[in-house]
Amino acid sequence: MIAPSILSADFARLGEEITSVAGEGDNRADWVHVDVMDGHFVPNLTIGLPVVRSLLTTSDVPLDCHLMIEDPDRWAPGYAESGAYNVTVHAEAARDPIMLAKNLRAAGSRAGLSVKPKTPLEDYVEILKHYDTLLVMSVEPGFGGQSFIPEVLDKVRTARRLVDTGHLRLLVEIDGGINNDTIEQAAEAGVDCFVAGTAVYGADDPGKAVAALREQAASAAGCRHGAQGAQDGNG
Ligand SMILES: O=C(CO)[C@H](O)[C@H](O)COP(=O)(O)O
Ligand SMILES: [Fe+2]
Repeated sequence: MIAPSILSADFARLGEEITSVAGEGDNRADWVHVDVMDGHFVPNLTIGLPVVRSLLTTSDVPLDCHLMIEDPDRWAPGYAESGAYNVTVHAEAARDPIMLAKNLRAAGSRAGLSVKPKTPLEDYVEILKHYDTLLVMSVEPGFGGQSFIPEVLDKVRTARRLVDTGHLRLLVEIDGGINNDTIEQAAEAGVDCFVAGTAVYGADDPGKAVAALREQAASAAGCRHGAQGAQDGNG
């Protein structure tokens, strides 16, 4: 799955920018990723709930809201109530992540938990049993256009193993520095959903960029399955 991040889009034309990846066929995004930043949890400020509510009316592509905010326990359920498909909060910011996941699901969205590059996954494995998505940050949250941090792929591999062995039931999502040079290693590590800002909205044709990234990820993931099959004696 490909989730273009509108952080790299033209903020004066957000509706059109979403529509450009909301067509039919291969050029259609699976989700559109919306980065909400409060200037406190991260040193940058973007948009909040009123803008997200408007964006929800611009297309039928599900919105994936990534909340880089303090006190998500208080603010995140409002995004779910408004119709966001997936609402992700930061593990480092949530006070009661299990209750928060329950509140998000009760309000009608999927619940996502994100970890910054230096946050270990081990501390959150039990909590992740209450979540639908794990968002592994592959840059320090706050800005688009940064370089991919390959070390976070160990967390992707661990999460993939936990899902494949039935210990967790969630989608593994990655965010930061995903482009045609980095998507294959992320796919091989076991990512299900790839957020890409600069690589999609920096391209001449965002829809074509979505299709190209998806194809690259699918063929790299195919190689991973092939290698796994051979290891299991099925290949
Ligand atoms: O959460 C984010 C930054 O905090 C963005 O989603 C992310 O950086 C996407 O942009 P790019 O693909 O350009 O790295
Ligand atoms: Fe993000």
